[in-house]
Amino acid sequence: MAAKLRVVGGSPLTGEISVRGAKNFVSKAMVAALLSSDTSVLRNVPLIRDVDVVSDLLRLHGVEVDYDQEEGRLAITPGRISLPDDPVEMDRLAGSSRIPILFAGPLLHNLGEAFIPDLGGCHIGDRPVDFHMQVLEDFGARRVQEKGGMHLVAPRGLKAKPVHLPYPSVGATEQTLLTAVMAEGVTELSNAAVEPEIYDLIAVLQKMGAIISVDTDRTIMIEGVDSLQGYTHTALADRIEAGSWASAALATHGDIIIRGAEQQNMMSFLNVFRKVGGQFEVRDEGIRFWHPGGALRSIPLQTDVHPGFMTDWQQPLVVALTQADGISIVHETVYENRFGFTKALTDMGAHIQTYRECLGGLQCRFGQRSFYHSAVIQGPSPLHAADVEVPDLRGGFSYLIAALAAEGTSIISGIDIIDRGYEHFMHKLRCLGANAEKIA
Ligand SMILES: CC(=O)N[C@H]1[C@@H](OP(=O)(O)OP(=O)(O)OC[C@H]2O[C@@H](n3ccc(=O)[nH]c3=O)[C@H](O)[C@@H]2O)O[C@H](CO)[C@@H](O)[C@@H]1O
Ligand SMILES: C=C(OP(=O)(O)O)C(=O)O
Repeated sequence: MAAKLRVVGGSPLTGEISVRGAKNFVSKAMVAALLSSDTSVLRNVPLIRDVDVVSDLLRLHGVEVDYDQEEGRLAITPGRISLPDDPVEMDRLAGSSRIPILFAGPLLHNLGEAFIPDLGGCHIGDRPVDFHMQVLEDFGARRVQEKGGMHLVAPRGLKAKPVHLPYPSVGATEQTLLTAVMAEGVTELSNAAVEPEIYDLIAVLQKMGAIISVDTDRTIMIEGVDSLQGYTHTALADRIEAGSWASAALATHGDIIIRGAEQQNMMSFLNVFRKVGGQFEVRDEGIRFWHPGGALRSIPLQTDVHPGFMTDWQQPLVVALTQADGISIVHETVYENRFGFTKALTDMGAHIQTYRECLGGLQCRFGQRSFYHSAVIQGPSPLHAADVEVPDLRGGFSYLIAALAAEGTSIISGIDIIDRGYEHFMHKLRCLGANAEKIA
């Protein structure tokens, strides 16, 4: 039976916790290891479900994966890779994350074919993979849809082609990088995503022997090479996890030191945190976030690709905005359907109304369509306890924050989803003095 959490709210979160490597980088670096037959070593790897899923997927391809949880050290030895011959296990992994699509390039280079199981990830929009497929097909791959996934073949190898992304998609940028590094010729990728996790992936690929340069105008040049070697790398910190705990500090009137949090990759979050009235102090070992007392301020906010305010911070921060004085407007421009979680917050006493229109000035891709992608939040609203069901990863963490900020006892069901991106969150809750326990 799926685990539930009983949370007695109303007390500030105070204390110290640590964050390790970023979910949205570690899994990609694991895939990059497939590009060489040498052993690659990744450090600062968190114990989260997405790492388990990608490890299992690698093992199914004959790769040796050795994880020391305590140390956070992951050793990946591809040796001789092969297509999986365990359909039951492949079926189990289908629908568990979005990473399998990134296996395409490395497998096509290695084996001339790949089987990509159906993708999972959070249900926060349609999340098509048309940009990925365009790149793969332009480079010479052909696909056949099969039960449980798609089969790709590239009998004549992969050849570089110019790529222009219609939108700076993180996944499609990574797809292009992982495919172009060993393709024949030079790839010019324009309108690329430039998230810090992508820079870290480029750093890994460069250590492996790739030749990649990034211009300031979202253009990335990738010169294909014949072979790559293993890497040793320490993952950048999880800025989404850090921002989530920081939002929890704000919503609960708390004071949290997050060891490992990195200022450089959180600039836009820190600016917003300060505008809302939260305080932070950047230290050598991490960042301290706290609610200084008094009223929080409402703000207009728009999510965007990097260097904008990232969409994955939106859900946790919205809970803090329910406690701010006045009307906040949040315009979600990355995913068309990322406000479903606000319904439960409304049930807990928050005043949130969602709109189809692009509120806050800028027009986005979703403006002329029927997606409720703008939210108006009127605060401050005292939150009361409720029984809620986790809708997705960040939505789940938001419910946790709301329950911690609310008076009374809340029950949160479906908390297993939270393990996908938050390492040891139960332990961290205890470190911060939360009254929360898992129940059957
Ligand atoms: C595992 C991982 O790293 N997940 C992150 C990654 O997701 P992911 O890589 O899936 O997100 P993308 O940047 O690709 O998606 C951004 C937008 O582009 C659209 N799109 C994308 C690809 C495509 O082929 N066609 C298309 O239309 C999506 O539907 C979405 O509206 O970046 C997102 C944006 O920072 C984050 O929220 C996710 O946490
Ligand atoms: C949307 C997210 O992840 P994924 O792409 O893995 O669903 C997230 O981390 O918030």
